[in-house]
Amino acid sequence: MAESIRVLVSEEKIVKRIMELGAKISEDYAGKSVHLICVLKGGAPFMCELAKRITVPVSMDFMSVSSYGNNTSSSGIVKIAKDLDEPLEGKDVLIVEDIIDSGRTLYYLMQLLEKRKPASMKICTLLDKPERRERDVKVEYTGFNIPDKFVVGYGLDYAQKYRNLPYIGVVEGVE
Ligand SMILES: O=P(O)(O)OC[C@H]1O[C@H](OP(=O)(O)OP(=O)(O)O)[C@H](O)[C@@H]1O
Ligand code: HPA
Ligand SMILES: [Mg+2]
Repeated sequence: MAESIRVLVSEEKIVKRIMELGAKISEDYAGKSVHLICVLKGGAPFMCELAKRITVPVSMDFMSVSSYGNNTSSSGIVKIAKDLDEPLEGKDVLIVEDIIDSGRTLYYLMQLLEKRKPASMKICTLLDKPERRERDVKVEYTGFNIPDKFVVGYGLDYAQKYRNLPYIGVVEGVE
């Protein structure tokens, strides 16, 4: 069967939800600034859109960790390909992810970044697949809970493809 994409979350719903998340984050961080950490590559489109909806002062940094490679399930090995440029000490850090699946990536990242002594550290994810969780991670802000299906779009890839789709879709016709 040929590979095809079925829409799971439309662009309209995503944009509306990101506006809500931005408003909630702005309220929760009132009087402070927030240091957004983008987990590359998947977190980039979501973080760009989210940052525009936050009204408190924002700074940004980028980190690249990889556990999936070109596979549809995690290898369990989390590799840092690019570390942050800035120290985290004393900052109110918000880690921005496209998806939490097994939880391994964020579990590992939280352990690593906590050692850098941020004033606070929370997680914001566009998507969560709670059924798949292997590691317990506390998520403060979630866009959508989704079923256990391999999804693409809005930063998420299948073998590096489809990150540019403006919606979330399920890949059909792949094993
Ligand atoms: O909860 P987990 O099971 O760890 O899965 C979630 C992580 O996997 C994906 O990244 P990936 O390692 O594929 O890198 P990418 O963002 O560059 O695609 C996704 O962007 C998350 O970072
Ligand atoms: O469903 C997914 N799609 C793309 N990348 C992913 N990384 C973890 N889960 C997924
Ligand atoms: Mg990926």
